[in-house]
Amino acid sequence: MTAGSGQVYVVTGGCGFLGSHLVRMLLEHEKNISEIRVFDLHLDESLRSLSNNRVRVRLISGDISHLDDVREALHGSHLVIHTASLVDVWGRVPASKINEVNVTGTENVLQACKEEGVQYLVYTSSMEVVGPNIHGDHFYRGNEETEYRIYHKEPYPLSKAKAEKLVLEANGTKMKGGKMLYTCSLRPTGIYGEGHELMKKFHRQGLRTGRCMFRAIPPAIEHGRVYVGNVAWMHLLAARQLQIHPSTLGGQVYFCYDSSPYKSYEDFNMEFLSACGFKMIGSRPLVPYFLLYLLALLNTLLQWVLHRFFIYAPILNPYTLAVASTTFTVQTDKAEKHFGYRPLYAWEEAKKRTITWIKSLEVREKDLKDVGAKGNYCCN
Ligand SMILES: NC(=O)c1ccc[n+]([C@@H]2O[C@H](COP(=O)([O-])OP(=O)(O)OC[C@H]3O[C@@H](n4cnc5c(N)ncnc54)[C@H](O)[C@@H]3O)[C@@H](O)[C@H]2O)c1
Ligand SMILES: CC(C)[C@@H](O)CC[C@@H](C)[C@H]1CC[C@H]2[C@@H]3[C@H](O)C=C4C[C@@H](O)CC[C@]4(C)[C@H]3CC[C@]12C
Repeated sequence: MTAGSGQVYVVTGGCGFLGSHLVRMLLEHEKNISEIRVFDLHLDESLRSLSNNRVRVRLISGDISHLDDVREALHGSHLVIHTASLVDVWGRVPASKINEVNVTGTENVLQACKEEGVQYLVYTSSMEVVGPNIHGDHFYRGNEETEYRIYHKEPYPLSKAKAEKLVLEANGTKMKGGKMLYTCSLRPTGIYGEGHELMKKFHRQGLRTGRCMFRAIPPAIEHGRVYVGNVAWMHLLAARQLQIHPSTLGGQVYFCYDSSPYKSYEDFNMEFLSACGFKMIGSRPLVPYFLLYLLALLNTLLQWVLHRFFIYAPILNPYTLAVASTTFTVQTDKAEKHFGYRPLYAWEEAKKRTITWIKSLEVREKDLKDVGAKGNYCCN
């Protein structure tokens, strides 16, 4: 296939953790495309060099909350994978901003699809549109049909739930020229893998405490995790099959899953960190839950007191503690049944890739330290 004869895909948020893996996945495994438009507020120029003689990677700087930017990016495209989102459960950005990006941004993508005649939209939703709720109701190896007391108060899960509802309601919308808009929504659980910002934070924290991690959550609390490469693979397959079987996938939601083991959030992270010399202190939480909750409340108070001077957004707050302390795991094969999804990466491969990446962080940290030390020496 010569460049230019294939389809044009748009990946919103394509420079992000998931988005950048998705761009690479499309380049490697999707033969029907000639251009990938990477639409993002913060461009990663390194993606531009991924272009090859078959597929052009075109970086487009824009704000998803500005309809004109989105309309321009979608003009002439065939399909959109919409991953752009403000992922914040730490109070880094105001609720209004989260809503503007995650909900209004999604409205803009839908509006631009209808105006530009883009027929296919795959939305990156989240497990959080379901839960866990802050009442501590466990979701134990549930699936897309499992009944659950959904209760959202926090801006992020609220925004993802609203956006997903808009996407699903838009499925079947008639467009100009008699074309129809087809949409589906993918719900990853906690994504891990190369480039995961939160893992970087845990790693840095652990380095500061002599590679010791201190258990805060009971090991019996399972938290669903899925490898970023498999999430990207599922998006690619959903995009491909939505075009072939729109009546099957249109208007459907799919949890993203693979063979990653069911473990507590902390023990799962230790699958990688222990290979880098880290150890978990405590076979059960080192402090009682009420003390953790008081600490979380203190963090919220400090965030409020300091917000005029700088953004204080520690990992632990009442919401993240509630989420971490509530089992949320999925067990489903809906994506396999509907569009033949099977994980591209087995657990051992996903684990190996993630460990290799974390070890590369250590090399980088050491190099930075060495440069710092030399720098200090030169300045003396
Ligand atoms: N990370 C997870 O564990 C996880 C789990 C479930 C679902 N998700 C979903 O996956 C998607 C990607 O998440 P991620 O972890 O890669 O986050 P990320 O922050 O790494 O990527 C999000 C991207 O969106 C871009 N973006 C933000 N605001 C924008 C705006 N106004 N206009 C254009 N682009 C904008 C960012 O620059 C970034 O590149 C999100 O929709 C998120 O809700 C993530
Ligand atoms: C400090 C300890 C209590 C530590 O164990 C806290 C972990 C906590 C920060 C994470 C536990 C579960 C995570 C969330 C989950 O993986 C799913 C998510 C959905 C996704 O769309 C966005 C990220 C997140 C909300 C994720 C955030 C970190 C946790 C709350």
